[in-house]
Amino acid sequence: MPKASGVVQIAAGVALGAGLAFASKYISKLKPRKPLRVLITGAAGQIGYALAPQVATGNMLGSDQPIILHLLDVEPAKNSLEGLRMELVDGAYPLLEAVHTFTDVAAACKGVDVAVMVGGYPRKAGEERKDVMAKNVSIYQQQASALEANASKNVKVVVVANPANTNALILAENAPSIPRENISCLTRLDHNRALGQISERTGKHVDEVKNVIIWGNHSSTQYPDVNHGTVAGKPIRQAVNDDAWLNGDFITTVQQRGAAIIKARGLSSALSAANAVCNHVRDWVRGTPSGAWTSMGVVSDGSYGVKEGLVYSFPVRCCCGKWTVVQGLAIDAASRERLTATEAELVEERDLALQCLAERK
Ligand SMILES: NC(=O)C1=CN([C@@H]2O[C@H](COP(=O)(O)OP(=O)(O)OC[C@H]3O[C@@H](n4cnc5c(N)ncnc54)[C@H](O)[C@@H]3O)[C@@H](O)[C@H]2O)C=CC1
Ligand SMILES: O=C([O-])CC(=O)C(=O)O
Repeated sequence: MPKASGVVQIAAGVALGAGLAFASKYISKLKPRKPLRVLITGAAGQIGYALAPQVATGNMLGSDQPIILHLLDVEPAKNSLEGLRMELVDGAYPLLEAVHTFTDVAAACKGVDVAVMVGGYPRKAGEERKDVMAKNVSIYQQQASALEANASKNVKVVVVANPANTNALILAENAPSIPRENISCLTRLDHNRALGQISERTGKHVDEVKNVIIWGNHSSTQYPDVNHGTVAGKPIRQAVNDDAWLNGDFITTVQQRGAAIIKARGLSSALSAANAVCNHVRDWVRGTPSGAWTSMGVVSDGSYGVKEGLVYSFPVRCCCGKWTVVQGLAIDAASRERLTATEAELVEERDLALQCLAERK
């Protein structure tokens, strides 16, 4: 090696070393992130058991975000909740600053930044999600006021328990001081199911499937729409090349996947639901990837002609902690019919929920 170039290399090495030392000194002086409080209701249940460790590992809020978990369940589930707490402590998760368990909802909601509302009763084989309506909507009516009174004023809420859209609507109506845009329900599981089906059918990695949409209710009337999606950059319809399947079995498979899992496991989906909750909150808080959208159940502002105030799943983009409905997508006649059918079911559910609540008074 010529002498001059050796000197240059040594000088560059010294400069790099000094730079790294400065950077690491600077980084260590940066203020560590303040922990965020995440509430999981129904935490002693099966989704809770799958979700809590995912939150603790950073799958929901990122690998740089410390977490304090608030786990709520009913009094009879107290021991099971304590077992989960012990396991979380034993997990020695670097991001987990503390785990608190509660059977009192007001205490559980104190200061929470993210509220994942899983508490409720799952349907059994042969039931529709609205069959658990009477039991579950009254929980959401009661828990709304506890959240409103105790959570952080910017709390982001995602309702998972079924009927998820209608529980979220009841929560929104009974917590008027929580901004409407901060209340959502989970349809990301349906969105992910649609991605999975297209990936299996085309043999392309699921990462290459983009921009499917779940419209409407998290129920068997939901509309999984592929008309604006792509696989490895190609329109889904072109990549799949089988409209009969896309307009038929694909849609019913996604609509009925929850029931198929209950039939196969004897229990409803928990692992995939927990993963979808993390995806939903992560995209909401940290933003959807550039060029992509996701599906979220949100309070309708009338976009695409959907009745205002219903909690309806739309294609949304998220940035800086806020979602916006993707506007201007062309809706053909067949899709319009499906958008309207699922909207009609949500109106029917809303009326049934209000009737159940009135009868309980
Ligand atoms: N939106 C979605 O994509 C999905 C929704 N679900 C729904 O999520 C809910 C939970 O499902 P799993 O965890 O499988 O049920 P699970 O029965 O295993 O757990 C539910 C938990 O909620 C608790 N609970 C009941 N009332 C409560 C209350 N007032 N406050 C706090 N906790 C309460 C129960 O004690 C139980 O521990 C069900 O309604 C299910 O249908 C399930 C999968 C996907
Ligand atoms: O189907 C159910 O009852 C559970 C659920 O919501 C799902 O897996 O999508």
